[in-house]
Amino acid sequence: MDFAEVTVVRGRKRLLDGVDWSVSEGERWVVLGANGAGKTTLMQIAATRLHPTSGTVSILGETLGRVDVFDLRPLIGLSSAALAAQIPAGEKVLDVVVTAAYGATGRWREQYERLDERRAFGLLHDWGMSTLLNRPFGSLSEGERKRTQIARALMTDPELLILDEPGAGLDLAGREDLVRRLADLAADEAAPAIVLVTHHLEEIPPGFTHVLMLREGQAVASGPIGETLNEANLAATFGADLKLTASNGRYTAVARA
Ligand SMILES: Nc1ncnc2c1ncn2[C@@H]1O[C@H](COP(=O)(O)OP(=O)(O)OP(=O)(O)O)[C@@H](O)[C@H]1O
Repeated sequence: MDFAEVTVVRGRKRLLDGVDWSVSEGERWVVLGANGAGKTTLMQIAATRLHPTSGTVSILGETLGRVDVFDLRPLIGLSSAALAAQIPAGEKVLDVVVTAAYGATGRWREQYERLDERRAFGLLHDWGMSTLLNRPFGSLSEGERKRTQIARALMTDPELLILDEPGAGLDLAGREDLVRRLADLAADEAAPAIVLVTHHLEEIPPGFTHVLMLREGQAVASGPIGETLNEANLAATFGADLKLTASNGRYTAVARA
């Protein structure tokens, strides 16, 4: 995936401002930035849900604007709050995942095969949801919802997986469970390229390889996580003096006293 000079303008505001960014096969990216930095806007473009005002975007070898996005979308798994909000509360967990095979939220009209059902079951099992297959999505805890959404995003066996704030609203144990599962996914060579958006360094799973840091629509820094995630770039990204700690592939940042 290649972004060149990507800009999104709404009214007088530049939601994204000349962003250059490349994600290659096998890479696991974290996108960091304060509220309003443009992370979700960037993910909407990567997921072919939004077109930039200017700049060029190529995703999986196809240039946005010159390709039918409906051909691309099955190759891109997306989990986001906006997508979750479209899932009917009464929809059963298994169906939430199975229907991803059709790029549709809601299973009306769609006939699906046993094969799809088996794949959805396997994914839900992998994500710790096998005892909740028949539960309505609306009755799940936040952690269960997030895991269901990730299983759904993986259903089409995508080449790119975009997780927009998968840790939002999780309690401490739930977050740690998710981080562990995402670390396992990151370590899986067969897994797609992954892009994970977060505000919190504690949510970065071990094994993630790169970081993009955004501020006010601009890329402050991007590159391999070991050298790019440093205190100078954190200060520039969040506008705060933060002390960074890295240990065993996990990160924390707190205000310097
Ligand atoms: N249609 C729009 N018109 C004007 N401004 C918009 C529009 N959509 C988003 N914005 C603004 O663009 C900025 C970037 O939004 P975006 O959701 O991409 O940020 P974010 O980094 O994902 O933020 P958060 O961490 O709070 O989710 C925000 O200030 C938002 O209010």
